Amino acid sequence: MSARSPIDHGLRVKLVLIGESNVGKTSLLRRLARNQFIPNEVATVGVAFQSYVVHLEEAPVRLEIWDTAGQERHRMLTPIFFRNAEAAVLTYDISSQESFNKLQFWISELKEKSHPNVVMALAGSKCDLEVSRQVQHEEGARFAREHGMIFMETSAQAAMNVVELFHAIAERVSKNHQLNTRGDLKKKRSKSITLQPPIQAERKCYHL
Ligand SMILES: Nc1nc2c(ncn2[C@@H]2O[C@H](COP(=O)(O)OP(=O)(O)OP(=O)(O)O)[C@@H](O)[C@H]2O)c(=O)[nH]1
Repeated sequence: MSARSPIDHGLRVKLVLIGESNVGKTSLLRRLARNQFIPNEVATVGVAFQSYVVHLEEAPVRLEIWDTAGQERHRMLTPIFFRNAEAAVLTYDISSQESFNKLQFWISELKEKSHPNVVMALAGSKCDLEVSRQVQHEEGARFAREHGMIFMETSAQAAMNVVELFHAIAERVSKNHQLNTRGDLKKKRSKSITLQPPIQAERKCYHL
């Protein structure tokens, strides 16, 4: 089944978690899926998978979340998992300027391999570490604006903005899906016009 094919009722969406090692990707996912936080989370090797359902008013959205390894020695394979991803959470750590500086690299990798209309969100993680902050909120917000991303500062430790972030992604994907469905319908209708007698087709009366 493709990333955007409907499940029984609702959508099934492939989402990838991306970013440097130690920024807190696994912790975000653990907080989201199990409402837990482990102070010394072990580094991801390869990828881990977890699904999570967001119950929107219109229909449920099942996020199939792939947590990729940030460590350089474990990430040779990770771009393979970007394939056909319909959503992505790029994560940096607000207490690490270096993790923020690497975002451009991760965006390029993602855009090369994911779905063309991938919904991107930017998570400025560990926002409980205000005393060690190196990246200002406005810097994160500006980067997100420039790249059309959803933006939230999050804390897996303090359970801040974690559910909200994934909820916002599900809403945006769902909205895009609705727009595409309407677009497909329009295309279908205009196709039926091309099957009309030639005189109509010659007039190129395709706009409905
Ligand atoms: N203070 C604080 N620490 C956090 C938070 N999220 C994660 N950490 C800690 O940061 C470290 C790295 O977290 P991980 O979730 O393993 O990071 P990761 O991005 O998955 O790392 P890789 O698997 O190597 O890619 C762990 O010690 C976590 O406990 C947070 O919100 N606040």
